[in-house]
Amino acid sequence: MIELNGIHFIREERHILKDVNVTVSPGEHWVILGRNGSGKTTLLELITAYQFPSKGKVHVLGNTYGQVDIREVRKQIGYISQSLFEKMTLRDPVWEVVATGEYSFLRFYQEIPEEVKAKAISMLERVNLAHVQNQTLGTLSQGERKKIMLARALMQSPQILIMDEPCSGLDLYEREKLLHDINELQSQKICVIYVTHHIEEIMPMFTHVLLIEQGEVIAAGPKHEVVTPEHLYQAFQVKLDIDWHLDRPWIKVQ
Ligand SMILES: Nc1ncnc2c1ncn2[C@@H]1O[C@H](COP(=O)(O)OP(=O)(O)OP(=O)(O)O)[C@@H](O)[C@H]1O
Repeated sequence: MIELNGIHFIREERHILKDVNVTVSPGEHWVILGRNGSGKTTLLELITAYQFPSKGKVHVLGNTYGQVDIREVRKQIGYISQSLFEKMTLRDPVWEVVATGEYSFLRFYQEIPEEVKAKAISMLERVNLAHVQNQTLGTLSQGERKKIMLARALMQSPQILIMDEPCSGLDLYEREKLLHDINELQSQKICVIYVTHHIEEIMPMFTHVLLIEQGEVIAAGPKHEVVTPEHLYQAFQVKLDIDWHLDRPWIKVQ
């Protein structure tokens, strides 16, 4: 699905990513975990071709970046991030915000086909938010807004869904509800890449973890092999114990 080979990313004399190698195979769902500024978002931007490596090759869905029309590949990638949300118009009705996902538009300036509206409402039903379809985006809670972005990203039935810290700013209740919805994605044919710095957000659906610190991969592979006190100490410089409960890791700081 995704292959990063010998990736280096250098900007303004800063070596932001150093020799990153990772292969994401079909059926896997990955969490990218690391401290602030470790290079997580940069990795996502390389996968979505919003940035290009200084050295190395990026292959996504059988395409090699630099040799393909990026716009065609991007149609198969859903991307949820705070910066995308900030481009949405708060006074637009919720169903319309979701419907724009069909074409990757930010807003509609023409009539929206009935079937696209119906599809948007069915996406809202999937995240249990059909009842807010006629409210404006600005009237929703933070948790509801994040779910709207999830529904919007699913409009195009992407093969890869990338989420950059989707739970940031949510209270415990809202976070758990959103994580529940994300975990439900495991029943679909979609590869999820999830960026966070919160270890307990590694939900049961996630099979693999990539741990990064200062642009270097500390460990990458099956989650139980990567999420260990030793690796987390290398990444976060905090001594901790890990309890796996219902296939989810919970940390206790020593
Ligand atoms: N174009 C650029 N020019 C210079 N520095 C950059 C550029 N892009 C990213 N950086 C730097 O690279 C580092 C990694 O940034 P990145 O946004 O990937 O980190 P992150 O792990 O996503 O952090 P956070 O968890 O805080 O969002 C940061 O120190 C950032 O300032």
